[in-house]
Amino acid sequence: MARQFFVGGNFKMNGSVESIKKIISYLNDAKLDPNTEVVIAPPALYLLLAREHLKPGLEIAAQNVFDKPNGAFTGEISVDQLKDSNITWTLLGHSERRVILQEDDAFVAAKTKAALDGGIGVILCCGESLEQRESGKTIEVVTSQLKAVAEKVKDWSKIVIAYEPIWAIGTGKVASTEQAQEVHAAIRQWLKKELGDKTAEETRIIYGGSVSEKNCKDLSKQPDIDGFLVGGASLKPAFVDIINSHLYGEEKGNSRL
Ligand SMILES: O=C(CO)COP(=O)(O)O
Repeated sequence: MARQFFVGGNFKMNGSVESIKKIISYLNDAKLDPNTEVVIAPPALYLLLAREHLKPGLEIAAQNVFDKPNGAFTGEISVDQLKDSNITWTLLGHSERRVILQEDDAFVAAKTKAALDGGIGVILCCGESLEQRESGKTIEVVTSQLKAVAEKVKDWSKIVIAYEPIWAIGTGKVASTEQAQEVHAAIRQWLKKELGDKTAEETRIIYGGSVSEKNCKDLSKQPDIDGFLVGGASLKPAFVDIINSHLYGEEKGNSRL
């Protein structure tokens, strides 16, 4: 069975009440591929606003969640609070948090487990730095990031893996289709070995890093690329073209128009 295409929009620390309402009304009115799962991740402050305005069927992700239940954790947001606000997904392990806020693999894994235990889906980000790529360590780095989660979580049915090479994020340097496909295929091989055939076949592996309306179509045709995690372009009308990119993915046998 074909995996459902998945496109996430990571707004990062961008937007205002006005601009987020505008993006949402653009999405609400756009003709979107009905077979693509669409999830937007506005900053925490705007999650409720987004849920109030975004039409049903389009989902919302937090950009982060804490691994502890409600309590004395200033500045954090709990899994229960996301559920209470009808937020069904969270990003975790984004490189900006791993690098700037020094979140390590164990913390990302603990948060992933907490989110899944509470019924929140996880867009689990992984990816290598330029230095790691140039020293041939890409697959090793990415699989060790995933392994930390696999040690705590056996059921990956509510995880979407986002492969985001750090050197391609916000740089305009998109990974080539071959580079992206190679890592996605290696992740799928790893899933097969560690978690079995079913998890390998069913887990969506999406690509992030300078995805645009120009490069998304070729990337979407790759057999192991099941969607995108979009940063900058998710704030622009181009996001709709990216959501619809898979309509052109005939080579995978998934053309639906
Ligand atoms: O980090 C990203 C999505 O999480 C990618 O960001 P850009 O699309 O702006 O490169």
